[in-house]
Amino acid sequence: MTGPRFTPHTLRPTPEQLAIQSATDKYIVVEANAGAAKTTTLALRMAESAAWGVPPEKIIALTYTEPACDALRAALKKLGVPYDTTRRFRIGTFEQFASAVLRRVEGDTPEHLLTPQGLRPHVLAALQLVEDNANERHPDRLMFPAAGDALVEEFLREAHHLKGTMQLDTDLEERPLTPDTADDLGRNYALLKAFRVYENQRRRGSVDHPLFRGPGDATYDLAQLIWSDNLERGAPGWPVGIRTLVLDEMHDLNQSMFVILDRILTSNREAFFCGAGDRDQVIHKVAGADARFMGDALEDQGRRKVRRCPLTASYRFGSRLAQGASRLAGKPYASHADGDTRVTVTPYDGPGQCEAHVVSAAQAWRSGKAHRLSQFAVLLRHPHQSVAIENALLRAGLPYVTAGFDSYLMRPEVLLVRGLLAVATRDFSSIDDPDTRRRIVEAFVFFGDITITTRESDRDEPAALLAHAVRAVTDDPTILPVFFDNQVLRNAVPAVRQRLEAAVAVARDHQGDGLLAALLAALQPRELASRVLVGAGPLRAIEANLAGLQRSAEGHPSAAAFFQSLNTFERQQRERRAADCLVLAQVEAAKGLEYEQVMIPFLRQDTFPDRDTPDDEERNLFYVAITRARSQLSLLAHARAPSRFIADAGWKVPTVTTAAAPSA
Ligand SMILES: Nc1ncnc2c1ncn2[C@@H]1O[C@H](COP(=O)(O)OP(=O)(O)OP(=O)(O)O)[C@@H](O)[C@H]1O
Repeated sequence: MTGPRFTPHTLRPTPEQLAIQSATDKYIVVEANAGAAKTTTLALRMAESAAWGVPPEKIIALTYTEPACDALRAALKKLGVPYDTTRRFRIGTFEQFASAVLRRVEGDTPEHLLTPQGLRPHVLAALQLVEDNANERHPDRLMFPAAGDALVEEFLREAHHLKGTMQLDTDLEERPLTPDTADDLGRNYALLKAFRVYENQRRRGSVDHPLFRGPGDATYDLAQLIWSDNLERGAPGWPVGIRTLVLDEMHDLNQSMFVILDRILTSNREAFFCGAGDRDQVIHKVAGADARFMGDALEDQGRRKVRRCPLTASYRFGSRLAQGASRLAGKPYASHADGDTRVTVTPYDGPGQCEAHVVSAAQAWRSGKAHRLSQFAVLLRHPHQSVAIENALLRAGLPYVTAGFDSYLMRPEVLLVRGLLAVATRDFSSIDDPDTRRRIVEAFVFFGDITITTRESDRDEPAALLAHAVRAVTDDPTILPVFFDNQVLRNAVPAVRQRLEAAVAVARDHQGDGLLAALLAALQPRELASRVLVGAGPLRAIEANLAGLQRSAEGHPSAAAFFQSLNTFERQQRERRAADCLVLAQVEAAKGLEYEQVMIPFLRQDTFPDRDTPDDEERNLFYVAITRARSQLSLLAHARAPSRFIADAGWKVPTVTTAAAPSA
């Protein structure tokens, strides 16, 4: 390629961008700050390649997450690349790429188990097999680091990391697994044993056609096939004749992804590669993300000559925000944005204040000339924080969409409570969306930990019986009470049955205030959930969601009134979704995206940074969050215990508790 052929409609590429757009080097890595036009420049490179006549199908773009794919499509649109061309580019995550290849290689698709709950029985079986192994050579070293659900959670975390790093495939390739080798890897011997057994069960002893796949497993399985030399050259589904390969969010590459990337490059010698990343945006270390894949790993001991191209300044936000990001990340940060970005820090000190700030800021934003609500994003560290915000938005009539999590009205524990209210008021029909009714029935089955039975149940698979029962109640909501009595209560163990019955009795008989507190006291959702959920994090989230629901129940005179108001909220939320909506997102889901105004509420020292996550990852997450803003960044900080990241960015929390104060 020489000299650019593609000219964008809406922006003028800088010399740095033009250099990357039309570079003739085979391998290019762009390492730049957030908002410094990495995605835009990769889009330019794709457009340039297409302008030279490369068929779009021969241009691949890979990313780590789906939001990053969306960001790339948005950048292509912004540059004026025709939709028909963008549609034909092969844009996807590594997991999507790997799934597509494996589907062709294997000829079918194994079951996908995407939640820890779904994986739990397989983990428990593997742990049991390790414990029961009479031939274990080192029984004295078989010590698991936890017990019960905490162990399942620990196992899944370890497995996620082992698959991302491929440590057992690379470091232990030639060595047996012993306590000494486990020590060398800095890992728990018993967990490594369990991982081997679990994988063996999952794979059914072969390299392909596994029993099931969990999150990230397609990437791992394809990487293993390649690593063990079991993927034939020219295998069906493998991309050939690729001319351009771009890679966004390169900082999130792990070993599995790198093995796949490496194979694409070695099997497509004609391909020009351009990757872009920012070391301060690594937020997936738990999956083995390692910025070294942007560096020497790609260079492959000098075999690949990699040109490193700079993009030095942010175009997204102005100098105030750039200064804060610079202090936070400890690196220089210039801005070339047209306007400056306002940064405000507003203190809050009590319940209800954050959500009130969000509502008044969103209303003010909406009333501004030419302001679209979809350009206003509220970014959350934890999904449970959405309960209070959603209630406030719904009351204020402000439409919103969620990203990275479901609306709280649709979370399983809230659906369980809604189902109990429906049983108590004998009014399931007021939930007019069949999909919600289906999810409520599934929540009964899930939290009740029951298996559906029928008189002829021997003949049918449990999954088929469940699907049939769910469909029956969804289609005819009047039969919910019968289903509840004959299936849920009858098949639940006594302790669960008693709690469910007691909760329905409270919902039926309670008068006046305190309905939900009394219902939850009878239901004991923590005990109920700990039978079926994995890990302390999800249990804490359930409690927080239900505490939020409890607050929203206040002031309703009866269970029926509260039930109706939840149904109305859901209806309103659905109807308004077609309109221009505010975005309520988890930070991870906003990565790679940008909004005119970004508001980050609940900035408390024990909440963001989260106590249970390594500090550097929390810092990177905060960096990702603040760098999504274009014209306005609004931070809502706890007045007495603000997140220390605010001070780290050089911003002050005003001592006044009511008014917003500009800072920086
Ligand atoms: N030459 C340019 N002139 C003006 N604006 C530009 C230019 N190049 C990019 N931009 C704009 O700068 C903003 C940030 O660009 P982009 O999203 O590509 O950054 P990024 O580095 O990928 O961000 P992140 O690190 O968050 O993924 C976008 O609004 C983009 O349209």
